[in-house]
Amino acid sequence: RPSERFPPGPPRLPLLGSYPFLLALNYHHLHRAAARLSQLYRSKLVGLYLGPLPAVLVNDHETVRQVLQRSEFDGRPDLFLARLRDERYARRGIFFTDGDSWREQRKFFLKTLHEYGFGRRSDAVEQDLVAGLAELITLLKDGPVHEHERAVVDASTGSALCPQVFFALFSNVMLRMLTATRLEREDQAVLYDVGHCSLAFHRQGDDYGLVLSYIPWIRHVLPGPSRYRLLREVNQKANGVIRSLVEKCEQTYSEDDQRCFIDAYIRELHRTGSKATSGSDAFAFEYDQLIIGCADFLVPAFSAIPAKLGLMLERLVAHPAVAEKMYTEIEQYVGQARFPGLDDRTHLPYCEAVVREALRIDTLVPSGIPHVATADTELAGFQIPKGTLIINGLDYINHQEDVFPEPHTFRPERFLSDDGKQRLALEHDRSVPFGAGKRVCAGESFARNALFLTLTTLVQQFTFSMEGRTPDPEQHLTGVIRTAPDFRIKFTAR
Ligand code: HEM
Repeated sequence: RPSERFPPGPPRLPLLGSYPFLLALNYHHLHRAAARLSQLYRSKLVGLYLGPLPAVLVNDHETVRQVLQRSEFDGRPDLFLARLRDERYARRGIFFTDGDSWREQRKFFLKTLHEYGFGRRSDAVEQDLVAGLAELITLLKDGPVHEHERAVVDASTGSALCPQVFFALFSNVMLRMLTATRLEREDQAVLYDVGHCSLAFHRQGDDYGLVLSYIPWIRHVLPGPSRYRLLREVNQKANGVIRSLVEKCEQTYSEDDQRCFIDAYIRELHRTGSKATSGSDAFAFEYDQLIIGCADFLVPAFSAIPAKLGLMLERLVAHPAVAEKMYTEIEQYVGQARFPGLDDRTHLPYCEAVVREALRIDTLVPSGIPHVATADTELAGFQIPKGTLIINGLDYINHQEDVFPEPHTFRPERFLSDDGKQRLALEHDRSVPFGAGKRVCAGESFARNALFLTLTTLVQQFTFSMEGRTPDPEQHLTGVIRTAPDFRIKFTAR
């Protein structure tokens, strides 16, 4: 044990630590293996080793909330899965870095993106989303026109491949903020290409960073089975596209006309003495950081929101009465003459409750993104040495029975007031789909707004049925995020 009062857990084997026990308990879903270990050791906290690193799995609502709020748990482990995203295998970006570099870069990214509408109520961003939705509806109603559209929408049946059909919708909005450019339908092939890469990264990684993160040299021996080859390839492809976007901005850059986020970062590069990379883990403003930082915001827009939307549609197919109740509410307040907008949100409490319940029940990031203790400390009566990985069981706590009665039942009403007035009762929503505290998801508001607008607009316009299989949460895939296996959904115009 790394300390005297370390949480109980399975033994440690050479090289892989306790990883084989997790894989043996549930090879495909490590968060479920973690839940099983909590049961076996009768402890909310389980202590083990991932490769050479001590780790604690936290399966308790109250304790996870503490972890997320306490600054000594704000660190991130140094995972090879994160390093392989960078050309030179450096730790870059926001997701997987920590310390002063992470603080400085997260602040700059969020503050500057905010100016272009990210993370707040912004008419420009809402208009972009609505424009994308109008395109999507035309594509679904009138059929595909371009080759990349034909790959996701079947012209004869009108059914669409999910989540791929949403690859262009949110990424295009992010693209406008990052580069001041929005791509028209005929030019969107590149968005579908990068979408496939992002989804592959999210599906092929695993909750804890893969064995590859703990014994990185395995890539030299088993580049295929360790998933190194594929993950490296998809990241290089996505980074190549981001690099070309940055180059385009550089070619037309003017100090006096800051059109977008990348312009603002280029100005900062000039101000601080423009480096390609410092080659060190304590970095500041540099070109390579711009690339991976942009990837941190584009990749979730490409695949996390589409994946979540796929899971939501799957739930609505399984619960047609919920979709009909949403439709009635939309019909009463918005009608058919216009799309729902963000101003309607307070008047559509049932729709908002559906979004919240869907975020809870199919927790998108089942084990969160690992944190690390940056000092020796205590948690729930256990000793946690500096450097210990902390894995927050977000899926576990979003199904904790004493917090969410009948946790596996899809029941949006749990987030409405008990007085029968159909009022949203935010105090009932104790779910944690986006994390919390200083490490809270940087895209939470953007994702919540985008999901609300998309889901309500789709319900207003279509009814849904699934082709070829029935919705089954048991078949979900767990990678870095949860996804439903690809499925075809038929959108029938109302
Ligand atoms: C439904 C969609 C999404 C869900 C459920 C989600 C959830 C999460 C979670 C659980 C974390 C880890 C929090 C932690 O470390 O404790 C995270 C981190 C993050 N998310 Fe999201 N996310 C979503 C969409 C997005 C989008 C659209 C963006 C950007 C456009 C984004 C950007 C980020 C970033 C940059 C971080 C790292 C924050 C940091 O480490 O400082 N996410 N997200």
